[in-house]
Amino acid sequence: MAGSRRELIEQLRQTLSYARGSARADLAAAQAAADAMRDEHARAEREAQRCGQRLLAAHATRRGEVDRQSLHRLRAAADQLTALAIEQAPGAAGLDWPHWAPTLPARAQPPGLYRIGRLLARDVVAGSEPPLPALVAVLDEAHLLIEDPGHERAELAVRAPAPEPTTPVTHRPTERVHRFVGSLLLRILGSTVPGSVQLTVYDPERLGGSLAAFAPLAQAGLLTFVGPGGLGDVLDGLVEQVRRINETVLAGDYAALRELHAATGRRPEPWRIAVLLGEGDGAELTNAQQAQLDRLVRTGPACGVHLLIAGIGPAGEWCRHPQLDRIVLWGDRAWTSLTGNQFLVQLDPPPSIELATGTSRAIAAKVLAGPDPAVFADLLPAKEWTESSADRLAAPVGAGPDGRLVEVELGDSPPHALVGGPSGTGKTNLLYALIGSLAARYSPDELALYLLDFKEGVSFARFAPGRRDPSWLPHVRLVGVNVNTDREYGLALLAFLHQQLRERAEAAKAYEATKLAELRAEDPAGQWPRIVAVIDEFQVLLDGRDAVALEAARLLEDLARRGRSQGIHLILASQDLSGIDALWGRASMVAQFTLRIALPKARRILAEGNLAADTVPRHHAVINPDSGAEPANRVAHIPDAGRRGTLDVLQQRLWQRRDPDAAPPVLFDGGRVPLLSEAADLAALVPGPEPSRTPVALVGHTIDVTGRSAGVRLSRSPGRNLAVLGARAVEACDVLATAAVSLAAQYRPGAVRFSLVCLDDDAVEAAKRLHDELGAGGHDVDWYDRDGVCGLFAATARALRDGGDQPARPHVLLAYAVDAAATRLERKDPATRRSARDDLKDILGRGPELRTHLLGWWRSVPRLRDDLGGLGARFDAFGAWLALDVQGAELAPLSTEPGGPHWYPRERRALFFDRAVDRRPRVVIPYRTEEQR
Ligand SMILES: Nc1ncnc2c1ncn2[C@@H]1O[C@H](COP(=O)(O)OP(=O)(O)OP(=O)(O)O)[C@@H](O)[C@H]1O
Repeated sequence: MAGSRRELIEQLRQTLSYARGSARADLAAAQAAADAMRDEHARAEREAQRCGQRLLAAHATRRGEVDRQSLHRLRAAADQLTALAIEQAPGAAGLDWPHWAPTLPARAQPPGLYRIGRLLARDVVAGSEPPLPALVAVLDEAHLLIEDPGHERAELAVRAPAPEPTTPVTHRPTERVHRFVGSLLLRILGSTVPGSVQLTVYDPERLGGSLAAFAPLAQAGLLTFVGPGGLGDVLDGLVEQVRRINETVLAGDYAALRELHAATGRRPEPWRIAVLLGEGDGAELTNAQQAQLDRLVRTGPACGVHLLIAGIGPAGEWCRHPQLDRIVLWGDRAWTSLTGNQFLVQLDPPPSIELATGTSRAIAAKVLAGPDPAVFADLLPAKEWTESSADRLAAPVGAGPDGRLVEVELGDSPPHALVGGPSGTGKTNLLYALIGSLAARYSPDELALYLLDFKEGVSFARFAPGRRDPSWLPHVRLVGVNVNTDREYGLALLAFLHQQLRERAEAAKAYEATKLAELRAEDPAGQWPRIVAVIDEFQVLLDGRDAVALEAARLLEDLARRGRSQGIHLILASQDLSGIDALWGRASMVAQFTLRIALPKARRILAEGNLAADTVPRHHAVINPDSGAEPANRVAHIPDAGRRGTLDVLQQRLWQRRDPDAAPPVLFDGGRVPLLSEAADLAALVPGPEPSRTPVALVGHTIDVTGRSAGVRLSRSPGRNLAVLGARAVEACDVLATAAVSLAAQYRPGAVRFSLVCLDDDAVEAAKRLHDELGAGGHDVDWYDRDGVCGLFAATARALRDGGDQPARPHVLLAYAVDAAATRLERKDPATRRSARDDLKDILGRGPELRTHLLGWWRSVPRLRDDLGGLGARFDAFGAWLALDVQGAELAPLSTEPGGPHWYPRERRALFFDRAVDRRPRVVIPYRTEEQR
């Protein structure tokens, strides 16, 4: 038993010992875990601390960044605002006084704002805010009510709550108010065109003493001081101005002068500023004056009438009008109703008295001296090619005595213009100014110009591409210069315009339109620009009683009557219109030319009794859209538009803008002989398929608006020969060379045979040159002289007889001075009893059907007649002829007109007639061919 107890105890001890050991181990483990936890905790704490510091650092960095960014943004915004503010108050409206000088606004630029100081934001630490200019609006915008409650200390103003914009108190204007008004007036006067601002100062207290610096303006009528008791008159006078401007200037078309200015670029009325400095007793205004003041506050700015008010009372309804801005001064700071409670204004120090006096003096002197003469740039619009010509064309040509632009208008009324002025008075210059002014406003889709100058000189040539200047005015479709002897060219232009008139009338009929604006509206895809034809020295065209003059007058009359509704306008200019019977004799035509432009000393262009042209100074013109009736006179100074850097620069600019497919104008220069090598019609000739092709022999340049060549078609019909008539050898040789060279261009070498026969020593050189040129081109060409002529004719006639009806290879006989061999040609061959003349007649008669054509030169018509059979001979063998120095009457036998065509020979001009196509002969210019070789 005892043993089992001992065992039991032993067991228990062991168990206890085991348990103790186990507990100790657990304890140790727990302590180790606790230590580890503590370490972990300590580490976590340290980490947390580090994180916190990092976070703080990151936060600080980020915040710094944000601060920097917002400061940057703030500065950028402030810079933008400053730039905007400078833009709004440009030049003298915003410059600091130390750097201040008057500046002129750009033409048509509306008035901006005026700097009075800089803005102080209330909740920004003083000094850290960017210096934004504080601006106020006056002209075309607002009136100002200026108060000075009398607080002297600026700090007070910064700390004090902003004054509430309640009904203002009427304070007697202090020195500060006067200085403020003076500064503002100087900015306004210095940034507007001299004379465009008129001041009225009502200052019963100091009688204008404090604004005495502006007194020089009074000499120029720009300043009026009004004495005590004058307030009512001032208000009544301004109310009357507003009424007049509304009624007669704005006239229901515009709501305000500002609008009119924006739409037309004109500012027909000055700004009127009334400075009303009251006595501050609050009892100055009667009820009637209150009512007038109320009217002016409401309606003044639209009419350019503005009030700067201080110390006028009692304060009534007018004080609360939104067009009246309030400015309350404290020391050197101010509160304004524009900037509100968030900002105060640190006022600029006032300018020196000398600056104000000097500026006023300069403005007065400028106004008394009159406006600057207009310059060409003044005629140009702000944006080129933006106007529509659907209803009319309108463009300024100069500036009136008041400096405002004077416009010329063409449309339904007035439709056409007469321009007159003796030589040297500036007619050409006026036309340049008008053309430039129109071309800058209207694109070539809106305006097409046809320019013709009958006098010697090249005045309109500048509008076409030239050797030195390849540019042209894109509106110009045709330029004719030196047309003095080529009246036919003028006629051709009128005929062309007449054709345009017909086309437009037909289109208008199809669309049931009665005028151009309607046609354009109905046919928006159509090309219907207004057409303006300018004809300088047009009287040349109407000179005499010949067919050209009669036809020209008929076409002019029709164009003048019907052109108005089809958008075709004529501008006719002349040195002296007084003696143009063909014009004045047609009352209905003259009546259409209601726009009259008279240069100094122009006669008869204005209505009888209207003597303005006699007194208008040099470089001026009287523009009169009412047929010259005196009340419609407008005198304009015309800028120099011919000088370098004016019209030429505009032309370059517009040329760069032209449609790349636009063709240059057709140029006709009557003073220049065209070269065959430059003829487009020659360049277009190429060898054609044989034998179907009918070749054409060119003979000269037509005096026509197309600028094409005239030619004879050498078909296989009777009479397809050409006779060149007259004694001028050089021109005759040129005509034959032109014909030969152009024919040669239509054949491959060998496909045609040329036979040259030259019987005049003077022509040998030219004929030889042609012979060599044809030969050099690979063509078959033979040379015959006096001894060979009969043989050639005989052989050719024989070939025609023997060849049957089948045409052989084309054969062109070029016969120079055929008549020089008269005796030889006459001589009959005893064997055959035929003469060379008989052979010649055979060639002329049968040749064309068998493709043998004779292009021959006879030095007179009787000699040709002799060769054709003498007296009574028929000229049918020559279906085409070209006459050089041959009088019209001598051409009677060749002409369809009884007594012959009306033609007086002139140098380098020929009368050409092709029975197959012409109704009557046309004038051509024989090409110069010498440069050919
Ligand atoms: N408004 C102007 N301003 C400055 N110069 C001008 C003005 N008008 C004309 N002139 C100059 O006067 C001269 C004559 O002008 P212009 O050629 O226009 O006269 P015109 O009447 O056409 O004379 P003409 O009929 O003899 O050609 C030119 O040298 C021209 O530059």
